[in-house]
Amino acid sequence: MTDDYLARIGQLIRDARQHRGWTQLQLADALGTSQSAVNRIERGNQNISLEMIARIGEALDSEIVSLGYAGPMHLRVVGGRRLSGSIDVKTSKNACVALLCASLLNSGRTVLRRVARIEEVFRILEVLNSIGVRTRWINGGADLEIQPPAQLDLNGMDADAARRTRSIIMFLGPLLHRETHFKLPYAGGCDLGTRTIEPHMTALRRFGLEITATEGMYHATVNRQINPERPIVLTERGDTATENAVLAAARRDGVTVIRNASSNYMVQDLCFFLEELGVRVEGVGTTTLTVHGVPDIDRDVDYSPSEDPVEAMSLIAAAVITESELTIRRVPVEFLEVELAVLEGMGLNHDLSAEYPADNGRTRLADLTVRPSKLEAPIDKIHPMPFPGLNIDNVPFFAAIAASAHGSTLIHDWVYDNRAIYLTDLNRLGGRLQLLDPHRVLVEGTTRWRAAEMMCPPALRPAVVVLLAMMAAEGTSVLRNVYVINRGYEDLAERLNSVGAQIETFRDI
Ligand SMILES: CC(=O)N[C@H]1[C@@H](OP(=O)(O)OP(=O)(O)OC[C@H]2O[C@@H](n3ccc(=O)[nH]c3=O)[C@H](O)[C@@H]2O)O[C@H](CO)[C@@H](O)[C@@H]1O
Ligand SMILES: C=C(OP(=O)(O)O)C(=O)O
Repeated sequence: MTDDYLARIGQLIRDARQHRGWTQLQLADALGTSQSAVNRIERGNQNISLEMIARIGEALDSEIVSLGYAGPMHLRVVGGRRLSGSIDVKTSKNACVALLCASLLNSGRTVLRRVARIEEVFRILEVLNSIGVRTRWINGGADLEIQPPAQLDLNGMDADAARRTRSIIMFLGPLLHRETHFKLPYAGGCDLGTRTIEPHMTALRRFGLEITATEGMYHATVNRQINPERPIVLTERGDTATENAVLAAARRDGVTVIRNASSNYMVQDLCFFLEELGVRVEGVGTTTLTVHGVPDIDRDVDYSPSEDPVEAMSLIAAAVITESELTIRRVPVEFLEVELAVLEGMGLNHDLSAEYPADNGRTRLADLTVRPSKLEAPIDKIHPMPFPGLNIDNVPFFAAIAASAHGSTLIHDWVYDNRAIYLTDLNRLGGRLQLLDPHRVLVEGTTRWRAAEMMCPPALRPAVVVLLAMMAAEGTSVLRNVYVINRGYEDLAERLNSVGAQIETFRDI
């Protein structure tokens, strides 16, 4: 950009900001940057990316600088490059969204440290803001401060934002303590086939919640006379279903036992957070949780969610597929033990550092160095199980890793109706994946990836897997409409570029 162009954009931003009646500091807070950076941008003294222009446009709700939002975001990938150096794992999408919902339990001020700046979080923040919860990014945009109002404005809910996430169903647990009648839009999220809310209702009915679903809305009523006097037995060991049960139990005046509970990472982070709120939870990490609820919670708390095992797995896959030596720092190893054991069995050359605690003081982290390896297909099929099995969201990465290994690997994604089907998109890039039925894929390795231009599959992990294959393919590939990736990964392209990838974001203007 020429200086003149920068000055003109800076002037447009200043006009839009003043039109909104904001100070430079307010805009800086909304962007998670400093006032001096906003000042430089407005004076045309700072190079500014299309992404930043788009974010400013969104923050100021201004047509003038909303140029970058004229269309969906795409990625242009120059592949065949080796990665090197080290990259940090960010905090997890799934813990962050659960904690945002959990902040509704607290009348006090909640601060969540190093929250992932991802679309899924942004959607939940939009929903929270629309019902009157004050949120702001603090400490240069690193941390998030949340302060619920005395009375929520549930009728003001931003239904469009709510429908774009699935996590909105975790409002049910906290809301049933605040309201006796309320509405929530149907949960959205990735297109992975049928995902009902019945496993949630198995738990929540026991707290007197009833739901009828009409015209895209769940209509909820709460009978406060009903309480789970006997243990709740979940029919599925679902992550968000467990979280909803725990959220509902947190403000019940009494002890709630939840059996067949998920012990997965996001549930653990939620329980650790609740302990900060004064809610004692016994059995964290096991399948029986005993929650000692507290009817009123009014505390100023500060909590650091842990690192994302699925992002860590994505980065491991990135190194394997591009045959690179890469150090992945802050890997939550306790949630990747089966994955690492399988990879070791396939012949992955890697090193693990000594373990150290995450900022929540509880989760075990380590740094993992992955080196180019001659991988062999595993003898047995790859299939997920609730924790401590192989993580359900990590299965797609094994499809891409299997494509780099000698021999054939059977991947059995029994969990989701649609997800295995999207993995066959890898065939457009030179993969040899045969769909045996909607849940099973036979992957033939090794693979000579080739560049292609394609649409993003409408599911987060398969979409990232396609991106990784593009990074391994010689030549230039284009991946169109990557909202689904941004839903779960913060600045993935930029961060991969920092370790040697060449990925450019662009939009149709
Ligand atoms: C915000 C969040 O935390 N999302 C995660 C959470 O979604 P979430 O908890 O919403 O997952 P669902 O409740 O949709 O469960 C996922 C699928 O697994 C099936 N199922 C699950 C457990 C079980 O014991 N038996 C069973 O059959 C469900 O029927 C469903 O088809 O868990 C999923 C499965 O780990 C992950 O993919 C999501 O990233
Ligand atoms: C399926 C996933 O997430 P969600 O529950 O948000 O759709 C995922 O993280 O892969």
